[in-house]
Amino acid sequence: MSGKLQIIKSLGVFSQACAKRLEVPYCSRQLIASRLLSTSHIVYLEKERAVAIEAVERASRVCKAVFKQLVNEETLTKKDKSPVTVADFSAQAVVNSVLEKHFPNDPIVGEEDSKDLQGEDGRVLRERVVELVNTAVDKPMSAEDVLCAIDRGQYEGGSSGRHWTLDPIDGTKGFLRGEQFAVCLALIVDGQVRLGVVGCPNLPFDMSKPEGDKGVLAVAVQGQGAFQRKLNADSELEQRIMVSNVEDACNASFCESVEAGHSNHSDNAKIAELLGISKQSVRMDSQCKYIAVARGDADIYLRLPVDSKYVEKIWDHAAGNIIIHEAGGHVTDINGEPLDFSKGRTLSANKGVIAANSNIFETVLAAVQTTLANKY
Ligand SMILES: Nc1ncnc2c1ncn2[C@@H]1O[C@H](COP(=O)(O)OS(=O)(=O)O)[C@@H](OP(=O)(O)O)[C@H]1O
Ligand SMILES: [Mg+2]
Repeated sequence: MSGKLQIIKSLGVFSQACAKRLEVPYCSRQLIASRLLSTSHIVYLEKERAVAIEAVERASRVCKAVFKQLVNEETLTKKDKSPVTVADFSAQAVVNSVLEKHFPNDPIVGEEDSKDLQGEDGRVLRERVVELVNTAVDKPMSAEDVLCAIDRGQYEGGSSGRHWTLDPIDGTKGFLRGEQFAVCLALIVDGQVRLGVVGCPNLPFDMSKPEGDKGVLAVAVQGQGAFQRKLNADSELEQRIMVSNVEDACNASFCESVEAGHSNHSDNAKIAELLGISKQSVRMDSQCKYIAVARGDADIYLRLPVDSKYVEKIWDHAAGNIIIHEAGGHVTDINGEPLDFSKGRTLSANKGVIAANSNIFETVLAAVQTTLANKY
């Protein structure tokens, strides 16, 4: 089949799939199709999108089950790190085994490895993880299968070929507090993020109704826009999400990490002052911050370095990064450079993260640079 014919066939399938899923008018689908045709890099990824959603939904269910059980047992305390460990390992095993089933040749850069589950020392934790994983997969998995699945996440990443990156529980502190956390999965091809899925089990679906339904799944494929749907719901209906259209930075709201050890709160406050922002910052754990900006709940995300040594991990940013871009926003580091996902497991070419809608991005970047002036 010629390249052109292949593209046209793909777009036909794309339109049908989109029509069912997105409920967008035909003219909008034509617009999306013409946008794809006009780019030299055709990105389709329909199967990858569906598989990534399935994997994130299964892992999110596991995390919620762990949290519920521990709250019921009243064993969850702030100092007790074990629940998050069990959920972390189990979620990574579940996502990696779903990916292996559909894309056996794709390597994975995952946050966890199976070291702590090995041998007699790891027996109790291992048994708990194996039991949990088997509640979420179709085919029974032995302890060995589970450890193997977790260790599929040891890939070193890089600039060529395709690989996935997974944070099985991003915002572990938020998870422990019963607040925001996220299961984050992205596909990177030749160093570029092409697909991102973020499951946010505790995020209100509609921020104007904070007590309403909770559980959001945000998804974006390069060139196809960003969408949200209800996490683990019967309906697969998706809504397009867009960043806010705030034009004056002084009217913006910004979000930042809850943990001052992950993002410099005092520098953030100075930048807010410089921009004339009077709204209180929204503190939120995990890549839910990217989703908040992508759907216009907040206008700016600042993650300023706390020290010169910390290097950000790709799994903490890949999925959120593409979702913001596809929602019409911008993401760079504090030097205005795009996040570079081609360097391996870390963002070694970058320092810090800034995300905002396109109207105010340059103003925010200038304020960041004035405030940090050669600090990093
Ligand atoms: N020093 C430092 N600087 C920047 N980032 C760091 C630092 N230390 C850790 N981490 C990473 O922060 C991830 C969680 O980020 P959050 O923005 O969600 O922070 S928080 O949940 O509010 O604490 C967290 O991800 P998880 O471990 O998956 O929770 C870490 O990878
Ligand atoms: Mg993380």
